[in-house]
Amino acid sequence: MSADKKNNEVEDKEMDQAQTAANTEATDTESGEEKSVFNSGILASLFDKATKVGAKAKRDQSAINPEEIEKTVRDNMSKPKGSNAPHQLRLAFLGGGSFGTAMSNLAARNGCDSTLWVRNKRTVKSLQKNRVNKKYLPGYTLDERLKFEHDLKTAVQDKDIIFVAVPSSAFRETLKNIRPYLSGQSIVSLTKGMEKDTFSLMSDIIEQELPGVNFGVMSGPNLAVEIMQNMPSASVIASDSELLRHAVQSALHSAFFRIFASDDIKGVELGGALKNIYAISMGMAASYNVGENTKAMLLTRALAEMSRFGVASGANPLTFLGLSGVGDLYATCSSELSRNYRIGNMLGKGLSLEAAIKKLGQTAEGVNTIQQVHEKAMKLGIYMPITHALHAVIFDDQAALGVALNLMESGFRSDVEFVMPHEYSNEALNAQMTAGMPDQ
Ligand SMILES: NC(=O)C1=CN([C@@H]2O[C@H](COP(=O)(O)OP(=O)(O)OC[C@H]3O[C@@H](n4cnc5c(N)ncnc54)[C@H](OP(=O)(O)O)[C@@H]3O)[C@@H](O)[C@H]2O)C=CC1
Ligand SMILES: O=C(CO)COP(=O)(O)O
Repeated sequence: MSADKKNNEVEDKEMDQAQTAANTEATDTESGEEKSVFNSGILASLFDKATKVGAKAKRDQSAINPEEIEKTVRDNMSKPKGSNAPHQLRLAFLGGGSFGTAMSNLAARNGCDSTLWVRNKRTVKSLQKNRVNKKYLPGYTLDERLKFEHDLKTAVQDKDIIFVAVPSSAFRETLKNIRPYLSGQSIVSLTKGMEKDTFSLMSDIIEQELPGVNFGVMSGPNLAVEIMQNMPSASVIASDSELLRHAVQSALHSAFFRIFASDDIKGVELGGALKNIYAISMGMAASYNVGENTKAMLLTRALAEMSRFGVASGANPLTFLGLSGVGDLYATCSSELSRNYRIGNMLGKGLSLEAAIKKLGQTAEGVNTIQQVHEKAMKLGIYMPITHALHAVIFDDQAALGVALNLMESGFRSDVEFVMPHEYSNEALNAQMTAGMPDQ
């Protein structure tokens, strides 16, 4: 027997076994033997089956039907879960924008007791009536189990975890407002930014406003619209509390969403905040129709800046190789779904910053983050040429092309400075850079 034929037979046998296993598990659930989505492996089997069918489909093109598989998975998720389901977890999501809505919907679909708090009473009424967030996620029907609330006390009291998904400019105020109603709830920040003028990250604000409260931050490549479209995605929960990390994983983990864990809170948070700067620069670069080499250079040098800044802030540079670093940088730097990318693109096409922000009509954290990081990097002597260049274009009215060409002339550098350190200190380079002098 030829090696190819033998391989095909083994493959076919494995497929049949996988199919039988999947069928058996599906039957178990249908017959009322309750199993949670996490423990039963039904979804895993379905995906496994899909993959195996996909392999076979190379020989039988008609075998795979992605829509059918997605429907089966979705139907499974909508079934009431058994006693192992995370529906015991009571969750509040603060902020009715696209991300708070997408995450609260995911949790509701997962069987959690999920409540979305929205500040505008009329919006809450509209959400209750239409089950669509018309302003931020038009066209997506929200799960019937998701609750909407306008009263902050009702939203947060008696909950296990409060997820905060308001813009960074409203984060401190929101924590102050919930403080009277806290009695043991954990807090998880979904916000990706820095507070204007104080340079506080959201974890800093939580520690300042709610000392002693158990908390975490969640960040990753999570374009809200793609999550609503059931596109497989992943994120990172970072916390010192193993219990909280696990609770967030159980609450949000699903067939389409995986949550990985980290204990590097600053690193995960900085990944989410800093990548917004480079999404703006990539959007701008795209408006000049730059090539793939240029995009790749921009992305990797952005990563170098991010990890340099991270180390100076007490983060582990390796964290930037994970989902909240490279992952989110890639997603936001390559998609028009990113609001920061869109702002950069509009600026590159000649719109003023005010006009671009107005046209966007949603949160683009990167605009404030550029200012914060530019200032902080200058003060601390952290070499961040892309950030300084972008600041010069957006806030000092310098011509983008000239600034970009200057960047190309900024001397001989080593690639990964954690592998081969630079000859010159970053502090010295930064001083030269900000004084407008070439560093060679
Ligand atoms: N969208 C995404 O794909 C992702 C976003 N994030 C992060 O999540 C955070 C929120 O972003 P996102 O949901 O996209 O923002 P949006 O721009 O979609 O919505 C902002 C929401 O916050 C509300 N809001 C604004 N100010 C306040 C306030 N003072 N008190 C209470 N609510 C307020 C707005 O209410 P109103 O409509 O009444 O103004 C609106 O509901 C940002 O930091 C963002 O970086 C993180 C991951 C993905
Ligand atoms: O953080 C995001 C995706 O991970 C969303 O990016 P924008 O805020 O640029 O839309």
